[in-house]
Amino acid sequence: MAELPKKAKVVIIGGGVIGCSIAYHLTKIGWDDVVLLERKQLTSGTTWHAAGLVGQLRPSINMTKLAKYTGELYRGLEAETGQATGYRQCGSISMATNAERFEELKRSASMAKVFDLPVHVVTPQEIKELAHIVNVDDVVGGIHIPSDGYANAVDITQALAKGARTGGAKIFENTKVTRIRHNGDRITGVDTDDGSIDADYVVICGGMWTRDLAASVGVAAPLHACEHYYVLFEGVEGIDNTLPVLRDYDYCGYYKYDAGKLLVGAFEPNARPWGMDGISEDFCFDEIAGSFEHFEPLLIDAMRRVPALEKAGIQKFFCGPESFTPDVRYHLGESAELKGCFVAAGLNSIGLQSAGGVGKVMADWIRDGIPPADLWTVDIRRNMPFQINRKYLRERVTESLGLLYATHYPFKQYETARGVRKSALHDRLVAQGACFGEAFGWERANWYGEPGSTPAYEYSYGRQNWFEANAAECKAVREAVGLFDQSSFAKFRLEGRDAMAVLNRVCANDVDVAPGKLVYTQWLNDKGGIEADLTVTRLSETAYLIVTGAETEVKDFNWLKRHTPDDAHAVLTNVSSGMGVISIMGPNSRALLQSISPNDLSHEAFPFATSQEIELGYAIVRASRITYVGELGWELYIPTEFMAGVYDAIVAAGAAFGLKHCGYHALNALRMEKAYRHWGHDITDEDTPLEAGLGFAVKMDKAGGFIGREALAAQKEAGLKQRLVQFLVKSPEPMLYHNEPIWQGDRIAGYIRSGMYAHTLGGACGLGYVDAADGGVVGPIGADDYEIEIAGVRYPVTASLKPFYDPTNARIKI
Ligand SMILES: NCCCC(=O)O
Repeated sequence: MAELPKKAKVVIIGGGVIGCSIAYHLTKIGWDDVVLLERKQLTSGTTWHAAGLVGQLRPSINMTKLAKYTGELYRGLEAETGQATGYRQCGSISMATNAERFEELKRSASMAKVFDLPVHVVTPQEIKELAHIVNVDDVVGGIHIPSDGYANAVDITQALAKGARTGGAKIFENTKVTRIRHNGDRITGVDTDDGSIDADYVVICGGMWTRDLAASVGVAAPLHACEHYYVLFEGVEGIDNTLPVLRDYDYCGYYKYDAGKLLVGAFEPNARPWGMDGISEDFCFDEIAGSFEHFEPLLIDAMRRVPALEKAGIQKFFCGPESFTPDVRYHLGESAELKGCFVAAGLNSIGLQSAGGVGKVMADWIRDGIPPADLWTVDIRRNMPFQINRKYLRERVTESLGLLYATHYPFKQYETARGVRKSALHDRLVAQGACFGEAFGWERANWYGEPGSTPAYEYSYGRQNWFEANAAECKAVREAVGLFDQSSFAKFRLEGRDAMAVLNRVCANDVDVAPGKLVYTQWLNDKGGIEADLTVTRLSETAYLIVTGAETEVKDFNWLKRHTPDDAHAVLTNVSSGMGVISIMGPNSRALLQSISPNDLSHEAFPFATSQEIELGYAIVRASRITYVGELGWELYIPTEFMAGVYDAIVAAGAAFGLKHCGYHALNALRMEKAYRHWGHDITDEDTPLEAGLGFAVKMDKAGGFIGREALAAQKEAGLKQRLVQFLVKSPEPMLYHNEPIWQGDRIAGYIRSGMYAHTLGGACGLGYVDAADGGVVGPIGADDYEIEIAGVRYPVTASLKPFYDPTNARIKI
């Protein structure tokens, strides 16, 4: 056996399909100094028992793009490597047995057009023709994807490993990593039971072992194994290898032809977590006992869907562990905490169908230091440190597994592991009738029912039960005043004599402003892509308060930390937990706050985009005159222990001014009317501020420049190839959520990044980028140039580069 090298550029931990695909793709970009370490044998953890489905349509655009590339790769892999893969393009059918599910399938078929994946909406009769073993009595429709298929996961992994070896990578089996080494915040290599390897990059692809491996070096990679079941039936009449893969989402089941047999698997609600006390050291190609009683109801449903199973024999009842994550999205990329430490894990049972794309983007990410495209939905940096808590994980994954096949209703909330992070106002908001959603562990009021009630969501793709409550909240903010609890904001302080210089290099806007000024800015990468969207308040000559979204707390904190030179006199502190935030927004906000504060809140004494400490109730709070809803208003930053007292003072005074409690759904609707961008949707690391219409927040000529400046200068020179446009659907009925294609004549010009019903405008509103028909510079945008496709139907829209609501900002500056 070859000797373990002492040094490698990249060490990959884990020899499943993900690890082998990363090794393969690294060699494809010319990196051959790659070592892959597998504790036992290739595929022996999870990959070996993958059911083998190679589907391409996922709920999000980026996960679909990765799966689509995977399908393309597998089609040619056998020819390229000479290793059989068992790949067969048999197509797939997904069925709906109710109108809501059918709407979801039709919406995905529309989304698939954005990246040229042919998906056909089919009738029950057409399903029967394509798969005559299926009972379609209760089926209302479905989708057919002719380019889907299946493969043998072990063979695919061996083919990728062979391709990687051919490209120069070295693969060592029976070599266990005993320690990941680092020097402060930089990875340095690994220790194994066979010696040590120094490395510039370590990639953890350890499947269900990943949580513990990552945690050993302070990296949060939350995932937990669950039991996953399938049954192999033999003697099933009427099947052959032309049978498409079948997905019966409403009954949690999938069906795949498997060498003369039929494999039937399921993703049930109330899954059973596995490995609660750790995973045996000897685990290798192991099955687990599982519970036939647990799976039996799903089998009964399967026999109804495919009646031929009633006469077939069970050849194998299988149960094996697979890793699931809290949000059923996998973890990719470089950790925020440790430079050079990459993760690709938590594949939620779609590892085989994602592995090609995962390997490709990971290789590019390792080479370039930034993701090759917006991958935020699966970025490892979205995870919060608390999420590796085992009690949290065990409870949440009982739900995650079933969510794979559950209807992905808009605004759908998790039901497990709730109440993790609560604002100081939580109980008071409960009394006001708040309906909470969960975001990054935070319980946040999304909408309010009647005070004293306990409202709950009733989901659908149409107007949900909170539609009217949301309309009333939006109206209050536009006409009187609304109270939002925004305590989940992430808040950092940067202090020291170099704080200004450090921050001004990172911010595209100029933060060398007088103390008391607040600056809206983006942080950019070298390509000019937007890494963060936030406000920066100068508190004093040497101190700044930085406020960003809850979702990006870990990412943004570490972005600034990494861009603070070691010798800079600037200390960065995360003060999120120490401060709550109450936002008071609307034309009556000044009068309300003035009635309980001795400070002068007039426009002259307290202009827009300034911040002061004021007295409010018994407290001193930091009031910042800024808005995300497009009205006069203040965000109040309040030490946590003063939150309840300040809130009580505001609410006691509020009735006289028409104060209404408002939730995050109202915040979203209001910001959408005003076309305020949301990071992660409307602006991402692949969109620049110029494309996003945020050029006003970029100071190209400030002293010292800023990260991304050169890329923006080049883009300005060349002209914009895409522009962010606001759309209003002309009919008041349809609902926009996200991912809907934007048509210009007979071509797709872009897709909706975020959408919401805009009550003030009387229709659904969305934001999306459009490009030019010839791929060149985008010209003028005509109001009637576009249509938006929703579930297969095209709707006329009005397009605008300026916000539909208050385009002159008159309401903010009153
Ligand atoms: N491992 C099962 C994959 C399920 C699906 O593709 O629908």
